[in-house]
Amino acid sequence: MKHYTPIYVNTSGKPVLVIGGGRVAERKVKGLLQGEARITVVSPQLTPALEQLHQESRFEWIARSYRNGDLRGAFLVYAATDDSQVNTAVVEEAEAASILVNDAISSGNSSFITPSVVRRGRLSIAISTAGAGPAAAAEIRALLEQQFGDEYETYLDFLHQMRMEIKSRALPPVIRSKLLRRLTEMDILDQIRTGQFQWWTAEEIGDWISRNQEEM
Ligand SMILES: C[C@@]1(CC(=O)O)c2cc3[nH]c(cc4nc(cc5[nH]c(cc(n2)[C@H]1CCC(=O)O)[C@@](C)(CC(=O)O)[C@@H]5CCC(=O)O)C(CC(=O)O)=C4CCC(=O)O)c(CCC(=O)O)c3CC(=O)O
Ligand SMILES: NC(=O)C1=CN([C@@H]2O[C@H](COP(=O)(O)OP(=O)(O)OC[C@H]3O[C@@H](n4cnc5c(N)ncnc54)[C@H](O)[C@@H]3O)[C@@H](O)[C@H]2O)C=CC1
Repeated sequence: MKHYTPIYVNTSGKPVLVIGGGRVAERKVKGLLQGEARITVVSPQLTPALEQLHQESRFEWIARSYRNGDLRGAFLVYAATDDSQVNTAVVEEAEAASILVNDAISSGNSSFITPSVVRRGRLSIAISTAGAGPAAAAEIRALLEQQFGDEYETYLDFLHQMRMEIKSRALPPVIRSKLLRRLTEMDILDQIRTGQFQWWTAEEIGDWISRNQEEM
């Protein structure tokens, strides 16, 4: 059985190339836009949704078929045409240049695969079946979306704010990690769910840190 190594790649501002402009390319582009990638699509045609996004200047479009050399300077590449020979040529060029590449037709050819993703602000849960059942990955995503609702967006923003505050203070590492752990033991999620949550003021955050520090 093949095992993949999951990683979250920082694509912000990075040049990412998508070859093909169909339904599959559209899904990859939408995911990449969330990752703030600098996207170029090479394809003679685009789906209506991609055309719309292109009109909004969300990506650059090279309106022709793929040519050898198109990958120059790319950080990541997606081969998403409906022609397996073209995708294979893209994979070969990518591998020669040591660029990570995704082949939408053949997972065996790809150096990485695209997971299904639940997004709640700073929280993202990625699901992969190692290519065995992409539709099952989507089904599991739908289940997780029910379990992890919008409250997680606020919750993660709160944790982020507290983490920044705690890290900005010159605390001994042991105390710092205990404080960070204690944060997740609080009933913040329930407060958000029941509409009782209120953002803490700088003073309240300071008080909480001092109080908990004393107890340690
Ligand atoms: C290996 C991988 C490579 C990659 O694309 O990265 C791959 C490959 C292939 N997909 C195929 C088919 C379908 N894929 C989907 C949907 C998704 N496919 C995605 C990922 C992946 N698909 C990677 C593995 C992910 C994993 O590990 O599980 C998702 C999760 C993410 C995304 O694409 O953004 C997204 C769901 C997003 C969501 O809704 O959450 C649907 C359903 C639909 O379209 O509605 C179908 C039709 C039903 C079916 O066939 O199952 C085929 C056969 C093509 C053919 O027979 O012609 C291949 C080729 C092959 O089997 O190798
Ligand atoms: N990985 C995945 O998630 C999935 C993969 N697939 C596979 O992916 C393939 C593509 O699926 P769709 O996007 O639905 O097909 P599609 O027919 O909607 O789109 C194909 C796109 O590729 C472009 N194209 C064709 N030749 C090209 C070339 N030489 N250079 C650049 N662009 C070129 C076309 O202009 C079109 O925009 C399917 O044939 C299927 O085997 C299908 C479903 C899901």
